[in-house]
Amino acid sequence: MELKRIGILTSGGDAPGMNAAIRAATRCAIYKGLEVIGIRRGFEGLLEGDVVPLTSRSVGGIIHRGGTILRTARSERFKKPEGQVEALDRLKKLDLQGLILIGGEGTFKGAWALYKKGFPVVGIPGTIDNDVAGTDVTIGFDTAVNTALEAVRKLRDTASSHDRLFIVEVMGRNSGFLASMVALASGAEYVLVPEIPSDIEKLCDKLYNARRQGKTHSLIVVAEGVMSAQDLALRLKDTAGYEARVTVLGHIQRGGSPTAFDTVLASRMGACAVEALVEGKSGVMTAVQKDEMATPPLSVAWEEKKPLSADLLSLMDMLSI
Ligand SMILES: Nc1ncnc2c1ncn2[C@@H]1O[C@H](COP(=O)(O)OP(=O)(O)OP(=O)(O)O)[C@@H](O)[C@H]1O
Ligand SMILES: O=P(O)(O)OC[C@H]1O[C@](O)(CO)[C@@H](O)[C@@H]1O
Ligand SMILES: [Mg+2]
Repeated sequence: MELKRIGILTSGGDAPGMNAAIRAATRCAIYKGLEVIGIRRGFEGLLEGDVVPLTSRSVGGIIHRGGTILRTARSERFKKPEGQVEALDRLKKLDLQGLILIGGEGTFKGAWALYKKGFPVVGIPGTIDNDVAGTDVTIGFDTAVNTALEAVRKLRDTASSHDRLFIVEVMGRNSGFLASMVALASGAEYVLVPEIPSDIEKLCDKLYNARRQGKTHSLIVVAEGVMSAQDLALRLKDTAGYEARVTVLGHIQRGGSPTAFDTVLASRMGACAVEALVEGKSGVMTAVQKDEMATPPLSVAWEEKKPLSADLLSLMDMLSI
């Protein structure tokens, strides 16, 4: 089937830099003589045929904007085999010969289902969680780290003025990339991540030793998937009588303009996705591996587990004495 018209959609949680990726993919496709259709609200919009033509001009003025102009959704309907057959039918009715999907590992599982049915797909990893194996980094992660860091630095100001203990809850249901990077960058005393069993006794010992060594304030970063900051505060109170102030950063971490890093990453990945489709590749994702672009199979995203950097965690531990 000759490649003439491609679709682009964004799915799962939004991530800063998705718009820059939409822009890059659209313009690269047009440069290569292809027509581009935007599909709104991820797989939900695909099922409904909710589409908009994308042109060089319509993707102007979005390179710096957070969120996604195509909007996004989590679709239960698409997870069912009947939904996937319906989606395939819709892609054919729309006269598309290729689809670029920007999202996390859930979105990639959905893309894989279409690929298995013979439809050409390429995934672009866009999620603040950075939990996609196969790529060193995902679009939106760097911006989310910087957004959370800015907030934690403000908390540090007031924590130090009042000699207080603060607990900051960051996003990450199943992954601690955001939590560990924010903890290292903010100089936190302790980080709790879903990948490592939590040891509240050890945490209390560390806080106790820090006080004995003259520290007057402390910061703990906890990923939401471990426990809520409020529950952690109760555990610390019960275990060692510590009083902590609690902050939940929440969805603020998903918003805002992409950093330069994310904007460049998204531009590279958008163009790479179109090139992959033009070269006849399918069932692959765009990736950065040691700063080189690569196109590993989508299935790497769930068949392999991306490890947290043990070096970064031990560095944080060493520097927080
Ligand atoms: N196993 C699956 N099979 C088919 N489709 C799936 C599967 N898992 C997820 N999807 C589809 O992908 C959508 C997005 O997945 P999910 O909500 O896990 O977000 P994500 O892409 O991982 O992004 P993020 O984690 O950043 O929010 C789901 O709502 C669903 O429609
Ligand atoms: O906005 P929702 O659908 O509640 O999803 C929240 C989840 O999405 C993420 O922000 C990833 O997009 C996770 O870190 C978080 O657990
Ligand atoms: Mg995900």
